[in-house]
Amino acid sequence: MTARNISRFWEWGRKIICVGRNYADHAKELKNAIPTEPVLFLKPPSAYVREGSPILVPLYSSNLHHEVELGVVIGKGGTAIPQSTAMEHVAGYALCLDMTARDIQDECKSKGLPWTLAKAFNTSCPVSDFIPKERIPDPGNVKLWLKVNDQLRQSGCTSQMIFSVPYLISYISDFISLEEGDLILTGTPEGVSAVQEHDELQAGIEDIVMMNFKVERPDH
Ligand SMILES: O=C(O)/C=C/C(=O)CC(=O)C(=O)O
Ligand SMILES: [Mg+2]
Repeated sequence: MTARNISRFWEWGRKIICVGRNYADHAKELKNAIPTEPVLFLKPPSAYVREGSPILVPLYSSNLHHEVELGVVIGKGGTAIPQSTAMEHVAGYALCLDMTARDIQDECKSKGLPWTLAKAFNTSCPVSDFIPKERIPDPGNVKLWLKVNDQLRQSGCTSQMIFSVPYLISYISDFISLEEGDLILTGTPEGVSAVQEHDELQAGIEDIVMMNFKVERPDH
C-alpha cells in the first residue's frame, strides 16, 4: 500500500468541521449575536472541490454566498486536547471557501432545522493547495481576501477571530475526536455576498497562496 500524503488531505475522506460566527463583524452583518461558545457544523468530504473544477450552484438555491476562511489541517489526532499542546496537532493550513446557500440557511434557521442542505452540498468546500505549517508561523495573524470578477468583496485578518486556533482545536476535540487529515474551517470575516453562474472567484492568504474558481449551474 502506498503511504498517504497529507498534502492531498482532501482525498482522504476525513471530516470537515466548520466554525460559524467566529468574527464579530460577520455575525453582525447577518444580524446574529456574538457567540460565547463556538458554533459548529460539518461538511462531508464530498464537499471538496479543487481548482480546475467549478463550484456548482445547488439547483434549489437562488442566493449562493462565498465565505473565505482559513482552514487548519490536522496532522495528529486526539480527544480532549489541551489548548497548551493544540498546535502540535496541526500539520498545516489551506485556504477554503465555505460556500453557503443563504436562502436555504435562512429557511432552516426560521424552522429550527439543521443547516445541512445550506452548507454541505457537493462543491461547497473549494480548497487550495496544502500550506505547510512553517509557512504560517502565527495562524492568529494572517490576512484573507476574496474577489468576485476582480472586485474585492472580503478582506479580513485572522486576528479578528473571536476564538483562536488552539482554543478551537481544544474545544472541538472535547466533543468530536480529531483525526489526521481532518480540516477545521475557522469562520469568515465580513463581506459575504451572492455569486452567480459564470462568476470568477479569486481568493488568497497574503502572498502565501491564491486560488481561482468559476461558478456554474449544473444542468440536472
Ligand atoms: O447564522 C447565520 O446566519 C450564518 C452563519 C454562518 O453561515 C456561519 C459561518 O459559516 C461563518 O461565520 O463562517
Ligand atoms: Mg463559514
